[in-house]
Amino acid sequence: MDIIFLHGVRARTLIGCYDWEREAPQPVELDLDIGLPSSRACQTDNLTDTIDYASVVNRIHTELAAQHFLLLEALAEHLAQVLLRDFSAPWVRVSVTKPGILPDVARAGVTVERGQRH
Ligand SMILES: Nc1nc2c(c(=O)[nH]1)N=C([C@H](O)[C@@H](O)CO)CN2
Repeated sequence: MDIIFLHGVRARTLIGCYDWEREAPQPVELDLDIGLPSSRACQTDNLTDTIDYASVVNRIHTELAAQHFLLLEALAEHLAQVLLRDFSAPWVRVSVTKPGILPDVARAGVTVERGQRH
C-alpha cells in the first residue's frame, strides 16, 4: 500500500479533561499516515488519482475548529473516521500529541490505527 503522510501538523483546538483546558484552544501536533486506495497516481502523475494532502490539512483545521473533545483518543478517532470516510483512505494512522502538557515530558499523545492495511 502506498501512503501519504503529514507529520508535525501544528494546530490549536479546545481539548482536555479539566476546566482550565476548556477555556482556550491549546496547541496540538498531529502525525497522519494515510493509505492510498490505489497507486494510480504513480503512473498518471495526476493529482486527481491520489489524496491531495493539502486538502487533508485544510479539512483537519476545519475539524479542529469545530469539534471539541475531552480526550486525545476521541479526537484521534474522529480524525481517523473523517479520513476513512471522506477521503476514501483504506487505512490510517493518526497520532495526536500535546506538546509540553506535562512537566519533564516533551509530548504526551495517542496513536490510533483504523482500516485495513494491505
Ligand atoms: N490517555 C489520556 N490521558 C490523559 C488525557 C488524554 O487525552 N488521554 N488528557 C489529560 C488531560 O486533559 C491533560 O491534557 C492534562 O493533564 C490527562 N490524561
